[in-house]
Amino acid sequence: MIEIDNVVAGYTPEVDILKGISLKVERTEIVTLLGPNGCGKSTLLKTIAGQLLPRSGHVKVNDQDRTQMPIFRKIRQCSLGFVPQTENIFSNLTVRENLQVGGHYMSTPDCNRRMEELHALYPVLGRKFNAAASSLSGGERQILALARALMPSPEVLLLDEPSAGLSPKVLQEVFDAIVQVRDKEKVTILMVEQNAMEAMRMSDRAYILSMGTVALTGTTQQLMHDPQVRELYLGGRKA
Ligand SMILES: Nc1ncnc2c1ncn2[C@@H]1O[C@H](COP(=O)(O)OP(=O)(O)OP(=O)(O)O)[C@@H](O)[C@H]1O
Repeated sequence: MIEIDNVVAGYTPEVDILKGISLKVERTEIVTLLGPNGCGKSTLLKTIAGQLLPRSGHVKVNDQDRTQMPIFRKIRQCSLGFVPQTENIFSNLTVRENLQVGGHYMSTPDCNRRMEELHALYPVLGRKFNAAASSLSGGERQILALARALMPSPEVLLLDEPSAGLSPKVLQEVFDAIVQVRDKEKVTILMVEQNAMEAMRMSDRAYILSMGTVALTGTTQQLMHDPQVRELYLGGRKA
């Protein structure tokens, strides 16, 4: 579970990028953050992950106040996984080595067991276990990035644009992989997406941000059928 209360954050002392954002993601929900370029979606994920510490407000993960906990402690202590938008795999390592990096706090037997579980969840990883990550397709790379974050079995996962640069068919495969991990491993997921309609279809709820604040929120069914949302954020597309 993630709970954000009135969070203000920014990169320089003069400018607030997040201007008092509150949101909640219940256990095992998939919630998507949408909104125009530069409205603060990635900044919000970084603030929850602890890469950027808030100036004020509260960040709770699994009912514990973790507002001032930096990312390296949060990943280890709070059962939280974070897949950033870029540089989310090590291209010069193999698939196996990438997964081992994700499991570097684990004992070798636990790490090996977890890699086998993830092969069962995502067979492509088993098939390409000893291949260089640089040889993977765009969709396979995103699945590897997801699996790397899943190595320590986090309860909460933050995903920044998992479909970036993917074709519609591959995008659907990556979204299916995300739904699968929620269904099979009961992970709570907060995700930033640009492919708004496709992301809404696989999410339970969404928050639409505008200039560092929450402009709209609701179930994806409500939002997809709202004429104003369709016009402003979904390019006029039908649900
Ligand atoms: N490291 C940084 N240092 C300074 N400003 C930054 C930094 N990262 C982002 N910003 C600024 O913060 C604002 C919000 O950026 P952010 O990446 O959170 O937006 P976004 O909604 O995720 O956009 P996009 O959809 O384009 O990825 C932008 O004005 C951006 O220029």
